Amino acid sequence: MSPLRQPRSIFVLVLVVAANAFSLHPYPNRHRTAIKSPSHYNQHSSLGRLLMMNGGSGDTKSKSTSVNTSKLLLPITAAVSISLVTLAAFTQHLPGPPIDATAPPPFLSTLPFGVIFAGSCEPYSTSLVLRDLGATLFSIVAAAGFVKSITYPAKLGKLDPRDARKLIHTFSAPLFILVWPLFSNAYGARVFASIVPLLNAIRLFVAGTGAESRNSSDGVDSSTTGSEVELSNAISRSGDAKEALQGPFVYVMVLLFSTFFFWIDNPVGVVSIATMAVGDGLADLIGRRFGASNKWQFNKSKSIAGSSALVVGSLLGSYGLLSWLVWTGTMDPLPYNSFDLLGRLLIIATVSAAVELAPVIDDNYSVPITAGVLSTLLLN
Ligand SMILES: Nc1ccn([C@@H]2O[C@H](COP(=O)(O)OP(=O)(O)OP(=O)(O)O)[C@@H](O)[C@H]2O)c(=O)n1
Ligand SMILES: C/C(=C\CO)CCC[C@H](C)CCC[C@H](C)CCCC(C)C
Repeated sequence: MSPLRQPRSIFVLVLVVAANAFSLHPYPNRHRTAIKSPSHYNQHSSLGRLLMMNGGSGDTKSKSTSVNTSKLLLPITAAVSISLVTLAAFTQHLPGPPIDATAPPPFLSTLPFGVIFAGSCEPYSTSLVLRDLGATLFSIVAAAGFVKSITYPAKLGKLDPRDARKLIHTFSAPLFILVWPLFSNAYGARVFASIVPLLNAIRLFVAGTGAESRNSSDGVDSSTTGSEVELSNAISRSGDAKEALQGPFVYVMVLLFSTFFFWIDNPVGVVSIATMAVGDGLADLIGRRFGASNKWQFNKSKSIAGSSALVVGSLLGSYGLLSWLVWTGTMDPLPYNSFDLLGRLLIIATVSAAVELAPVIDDNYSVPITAGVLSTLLLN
């Protein structure tokens, strides 16, 4: 692998993002308001879904045209991303496995501050490309299936929407890391894996901007009743679909960033993801159930039960996921014994829990950033 070729890997990802952004651009931001509460789901169980109300006033014909096109948005962007990355790997524009396993990842050489690092790689063989393509397709389907397994009971009124949101929050990122061993040891595998959060970011964009139609109750087009509508209902607290563009969007962007830049080369990504997903998710799920009587004095909306769940969830999530990656041979063992590692992870989890209590900072940013900075200091 010539060092000259390495920046092309970044170039390919930029192309993919640009292609996605281009195809998203034409859609208007049609706001919707959903009446949201568990009882609301029940009230409308005869319809079998939530009512969604369109704030826009466009005519039915233009809505139908937009809706029909928007149905294609996700498949088209998926096809473009997957094809481009696969083509890049086949044509050796993505790096294959390292020749010297101890060499720093060549991706570092593509960063402005990492010019001095340059790894050498074997070609990205056909079997490795097919393996990474298969792992990507499997992860995309598994992600859709997992999200559906939670949004569907929420839609039927069998699951509290707040719990639905937090269950997706707690489990989707760890499940994603659990499938990382399916990917090859090619350096370019991270680009394939990054497609999974990228497509979910687009899905949230579609859900949050209303690019996919509401259900048929508004008389638009019953064939367009969308999983994105179901998704935005399940993950928004207030019922405003635009909430998909807030916490959930940040969540998948953290996943995208960590996958692309840290992947299996650096535990920082795994620890940040586990703290954001398992820790912060359990803080809500446990805190709302067991925290009513033990609120913090200085922040009455958070509890000792919730913060304890964040510490325990982050600690066990980080340790469990790192152990899984090491055990499967996906990640190199860390240079610490279990006791030492648990001690370091405990510090990261405790400080992250303290930062989560800050009332002014959005925990979707503050928790993974804190965990990322601390694990850079303590685990490298
Ligand atoms: N340390 C914590 C964190 C959360 N909670 C519980 O979880 C609820 C939601 O907390 P939080 O995640 O901060 O709420 P939001 O920021 O609104 O939700 P999100 O993170 O999903 O945006 C709180 O009201 C509280 O009942 C808690 O008890 N202790
Ligand atoms: C509701 C969320 C956060 C709120 O704080 C998280 C939204 C998550 C996305 C809708 C789905 C993310 C899927 C993952 C990128 C991939 C999971 C793959 C796995 C194999 C199931």
